[in-house]
Amino acid sequence: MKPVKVGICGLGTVGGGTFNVLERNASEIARRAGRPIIVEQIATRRDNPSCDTHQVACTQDIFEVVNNPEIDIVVELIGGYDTAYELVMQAIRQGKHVVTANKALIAVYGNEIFKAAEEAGVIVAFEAAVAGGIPIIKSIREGLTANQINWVAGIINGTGNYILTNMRDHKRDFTEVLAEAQALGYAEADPTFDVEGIDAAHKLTILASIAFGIPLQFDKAYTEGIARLLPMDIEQADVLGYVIKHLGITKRTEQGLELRVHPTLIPKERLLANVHGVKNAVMVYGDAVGPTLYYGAGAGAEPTASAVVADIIDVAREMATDQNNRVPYLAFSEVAQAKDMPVLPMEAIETAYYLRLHAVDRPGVLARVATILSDQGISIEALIQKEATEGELVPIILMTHKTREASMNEAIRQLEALVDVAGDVVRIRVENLDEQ
Ligand SMILES: NC(=O)C1=CN([C@@H]2O[C@H](COP(=O)(O)OP(=O)(O)OC[C@H]3O[C@@H](n4cnc5c(N)ncnc54)[C@H](O)[C@@H]3O)[C@@H](O)[C@H]2O)C=CC1
Ligand SMILES: N[C@@H](CC=O)C(=O)O
Ligand code: NA
Repeated sequence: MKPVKVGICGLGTVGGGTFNVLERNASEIARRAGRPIIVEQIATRRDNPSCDTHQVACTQDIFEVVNNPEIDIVVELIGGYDTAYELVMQAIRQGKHVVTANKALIAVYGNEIFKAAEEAGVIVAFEAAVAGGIPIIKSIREGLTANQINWVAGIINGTGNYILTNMRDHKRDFTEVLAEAQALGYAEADPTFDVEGIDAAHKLTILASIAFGIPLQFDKAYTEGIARLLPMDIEQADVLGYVIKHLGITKRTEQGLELRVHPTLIPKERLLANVHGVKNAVMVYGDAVGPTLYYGAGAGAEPTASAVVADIIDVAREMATDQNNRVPYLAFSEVAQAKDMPVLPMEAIETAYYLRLHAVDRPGVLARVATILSDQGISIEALIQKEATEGELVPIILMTHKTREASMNEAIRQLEALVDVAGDVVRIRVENLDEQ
């Protein structure tokens, strides 16, 4: 059968991994795809020393790949929004199929991109965009289609999990571990996307869309990163029987959908609490199947390439099929999407909380703190008062029962206004993930 010809745009971490996997496993891939898949052209600004590309036509101009009439599939691995958007839209207009690992692009411009792709009759595949090598898009979009999905919760940023694991287990410094994650090729070009939760919010936006059949709505995701966590929080969580993980959570409630990314205390015995390093894990709860868990490498050259190449093979298998019989890009066709399912504001969610505050060590402080919480209907589950460390200030750690975020906001406002309390009150949400 005629080979399928691929053009790779961007030969960095993922582009290099993709090229190497396509080359190394060429014969196995051809057996799976039913025909050979060959790299026809590569657009790169610089050589990738891990790739031997001397038998492939190379250019510096990504748009040469898009305009190359020989190429069937454009593989977008340059990252970012603007040029990547132009590249993908131009490829679609040229009638080429697209494979991308770019979650920022899909989360922000996906509705538009899929509409254009549908009109042009081409496939846009993006498995590598969420949780790297874990086939989570395919699992939800195809494996769980019988279910009403109740919630999805996951560790979906490898860099963040790598940092938290090293801070907890090896007491290493945040900045040093981030630099290591960058050197290993895990981090985004702008690593604030990793540490501020933006990358996880891009991925969660995509997961929510395919799980619940809603349009992509990145602007509605609540996003909080790990940069403000202190080693003390990690230690105190441990004393209380928890691990802090950076989670993306999207949940169906009677009022609407929760869509939130933030550091989270999880009981130590839960599966997600035991996912370490660059590994990701996504738990999906379907009404028929119950809880299911997907685990694997969330970043890195070949793990991510595994997903990119799987998409290329899928496109090679499907490109000759009638487009009306293809699986919808976001699991539900555009007309079947629930456009009126609201994404809830953060004030409306309910969780338990870990609070850390620093107070002056004098009589009555704890009583004043307890009164503020109880006035907001918040009950305390555990309290630790540490020894004074900074002059007269005493760190106080509190665990609360479940309460509405709006009540907690008001309690924190009043706590911070107390003369006894210095600086900001730190809050970390607590999830039991009790598999219901
Ligand atoms: N690194 C990882 O583990 C993962 C990355 N991704 C996504 O994959 C994409 C690529 O990421 P990485 O490979 O890590 O980035 P990278 O920075 O290692 O590679 C990107 C390459 O594209 C090249 N490039 C950028 N603009 C270009 C242009 N206009 N013309 C020609 N070349 C251009 C850069 O020079 C660089 O070599 C991003 O969207 C990222 O979010 C997704 C999953 C995992
Ligand atoms: N920077 C991302 C790369 C994969 O998506 C991460 O660390 O998870
Ligand atoms: Na994936």
